[in-house]
Amino acid sequence: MNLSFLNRFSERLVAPLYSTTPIRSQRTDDIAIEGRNLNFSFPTRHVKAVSILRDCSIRIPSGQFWMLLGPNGCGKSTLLKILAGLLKPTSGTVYVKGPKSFVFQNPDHQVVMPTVEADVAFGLGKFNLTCDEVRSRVSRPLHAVGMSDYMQRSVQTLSGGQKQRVAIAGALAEACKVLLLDELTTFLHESDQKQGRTMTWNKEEEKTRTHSSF
Ligand SMILES: Nc1ncnc2c1ncn2[C@@H]1O[C@H](COP(=O)(O)OP(=O)(O)OP(=O)(O)O)[C@@H](O)[C@H]1O
Repeated sequence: MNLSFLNRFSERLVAPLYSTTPIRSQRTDDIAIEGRNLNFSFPTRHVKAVSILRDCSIRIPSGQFWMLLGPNGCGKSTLLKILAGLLKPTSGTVYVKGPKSFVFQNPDHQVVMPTVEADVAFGLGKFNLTCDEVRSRVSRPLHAVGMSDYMQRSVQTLSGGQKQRVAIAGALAEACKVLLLDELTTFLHESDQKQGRTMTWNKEEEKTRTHSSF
């Protein structure tokens, strides 16, 4: 994979709209993602292995929004899945700051519970939270992705873009430090992609700050 495809969005796109504090300055040693000399191949019926990633290295500091661009089949999803821990590289090392969340290209692979509210709450089962805490952890990300009015809706009745928003809300509810989004452009409308809303959780203030908008 040619990493010249890797572009960082301009700071302007991730400037906070509602943040009460300025974006903290970036320390070069505060790394969110680091992959070194990653190789990945798939075994096939005809040849022993087809190489997808060859000696691929990537380093992304915390607090930034990056996009992987490249032609179909060049290995973007494969690299994301390796970073998410869903695939094991054939060789190389990976570090991703946790907790991390991954949103699949197809939200049908991720949105599994009967209602929107239950789906966003699904990942919170691993935390020891009270009912009130769960309610609050569910409602804030749903508000951030513009889906507050759909809490009781059956997920089967949602459009592809709405399901994608619910999947993103579920990832945000888990207060992830790194959010890996595969093909955010598949279902979301162009204007929604451009105004992507990201949320950060401030443990000390017990507050969610919203940066830009979905
Ligand atoms: N399970 C698999 N077995 C064999 N080959 C696979 C498998 N999954 C992906 N590939 C191949 O690996 C290559 C990279 O796939 P990947 O999904 O990472 O590409 P991509 O850059 O995300 O493509 P797109 O932009 O079309 O989503 C492709 O040639 C694909 O056919």
